[in-house]
Amino acid sequence: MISLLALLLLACVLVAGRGFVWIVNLLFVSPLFDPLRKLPGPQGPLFSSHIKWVIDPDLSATQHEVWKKQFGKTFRYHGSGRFDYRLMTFDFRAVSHILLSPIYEKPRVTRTFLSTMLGKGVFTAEGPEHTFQRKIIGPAFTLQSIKAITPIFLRTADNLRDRWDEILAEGQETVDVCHWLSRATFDAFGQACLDYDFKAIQEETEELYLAFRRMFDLADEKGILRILVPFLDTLWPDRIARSVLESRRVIYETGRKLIAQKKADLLSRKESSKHYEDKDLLGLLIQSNLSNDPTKRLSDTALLDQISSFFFAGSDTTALSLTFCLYYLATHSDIQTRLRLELAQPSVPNSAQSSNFEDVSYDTLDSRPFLDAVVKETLRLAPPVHGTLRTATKSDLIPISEPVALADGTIIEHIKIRTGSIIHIPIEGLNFSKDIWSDDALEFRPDRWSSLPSSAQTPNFPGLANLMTFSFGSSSCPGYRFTIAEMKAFLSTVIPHFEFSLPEGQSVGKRNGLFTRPFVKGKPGIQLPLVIKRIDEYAPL
Ligand code: HEM
Repeated sequence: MISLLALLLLACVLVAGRGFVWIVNLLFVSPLFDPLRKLPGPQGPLFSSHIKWVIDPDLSATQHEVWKKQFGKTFRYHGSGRFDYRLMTFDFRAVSHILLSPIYEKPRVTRTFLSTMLGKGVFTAEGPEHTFQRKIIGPAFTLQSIKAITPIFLRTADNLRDRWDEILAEGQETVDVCHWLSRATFDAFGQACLDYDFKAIQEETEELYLAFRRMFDLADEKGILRILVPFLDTLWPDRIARSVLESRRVIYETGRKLIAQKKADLLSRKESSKHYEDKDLLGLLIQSNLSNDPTKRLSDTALLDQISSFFFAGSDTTALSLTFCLYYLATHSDIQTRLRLELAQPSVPNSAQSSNFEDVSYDTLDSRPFLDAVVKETLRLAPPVHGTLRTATKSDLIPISEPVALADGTIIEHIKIRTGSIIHIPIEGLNFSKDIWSDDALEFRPDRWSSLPSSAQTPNFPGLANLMTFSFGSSSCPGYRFTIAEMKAFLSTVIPHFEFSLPEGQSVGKRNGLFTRPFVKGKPGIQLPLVIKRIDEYAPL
């Protein structure tokens, strides 16, 4: 009996001892050998974290500029504490190296968190699996495919315009555009990618829509402890974890029916035409699901996980961009009027060869330079993804364009990084950088797009569509053309029809969860109420 007790005691001492050694190593020993330690950066006590300063949109813009002045374009900050050095860089040479090199992956904690919600899709895959998935979905995002779905965006925008007309006719003057645009982009996404109409603009009752909505709203509420320690959700599921599981059950059940229907449809169309090729997202995923080659085959579950990942990535992001766009137009009435005037002009499609309706509607939207400038300026000034993280899977030397002086005075021309270190790519910070965009970088000025400084043009600027908003490299956003076309379709439908302004005394801020969303200062929740007035002389495209 005594010996059993002694053994138990010994086990406890050993476990506690191991834990103690682990903590001492984490807090004191390991940081001593971290090459980032010597890099310039903000200081603080052992448990001081700078995370708030780098992710809160109300603070980050100013803080980034202060640190850049103090430490240069590449520096380190404290993640969870002084023991957790993170690299932040505004140097495109370093950013390009990190985003283009296979050494750097999304951190495991990010991938695990996303996979509890979305399953195993393109967001959580890395290496050859990721390359395989990107290859399957690629054809859904070519210019030709986006042209083919542009009429869907225009039709959905018409539905939203009609619905807002009804609301105004009932006497309502202020509309939460954030909520309505989220409903509308869900509808557009459902039809463009799944050939499925959620009818969310009409009413929010559809089962699959509600399941996605609930899941994404809850993801924003998830506490940091459960993100860092994901097995807590299995051991002791809280309200959020239970609700995510329930939503995923509905998505799988309803999604399976949708897939079965689309599969039958695809097979019968294939039988009638040897050359039949389905280029919409669900069609491409199903073709892979039906492949005879096991190395190219996606299982039913993997297919549903991909769909969840795309909904997550593509629906609310575009809604938020449109929301912020209406906000900027509401607060810059001169720009709103100019855009309306451009949209009232008869359009001259770019492409002389446009032969079908899809091409014409896309080319019409694309032939409006001020519309293009307004969309891009919004995407620059309000990127829904505030920043992204990468982790080094091997030690590496990151090239930089300007030498950096270490704390001991040594000048370095490469940043040494060890396995497991976290790198923060400040998407918003790069979009706001005065050295790239000039001194008025924080102003909404669409005219800058007609004469961009050379620092914002390729080859100096590597981001997709001349923005960091969609990132670049192997994990960059495949949906950037989709978003730009959808934003143009909505703006060209609602701007000629309605005038937008900010309600008296309302002040709007940005809040960061998974995405950057608007809120009204002093009021709870995510929202952007705007006063909408009908313009009776409607100028069609
Ligand atoms: C304003 C709209 C959007 C923004 C700002 C945006 C931004 C981004 C960014 C920054 C990434 C890279 C994330 C990282 O490297 O950590 C990304 C990835 C992704 N985006 Fe978008 N996105 C938008 C719209 C869309 C749309 C419309 C779709 C699909 C229809 C889409 C699908 C994806 C997917 C699947 C990925 C993952 C790519 C990968 O890991 O290989 N996004 N997006």
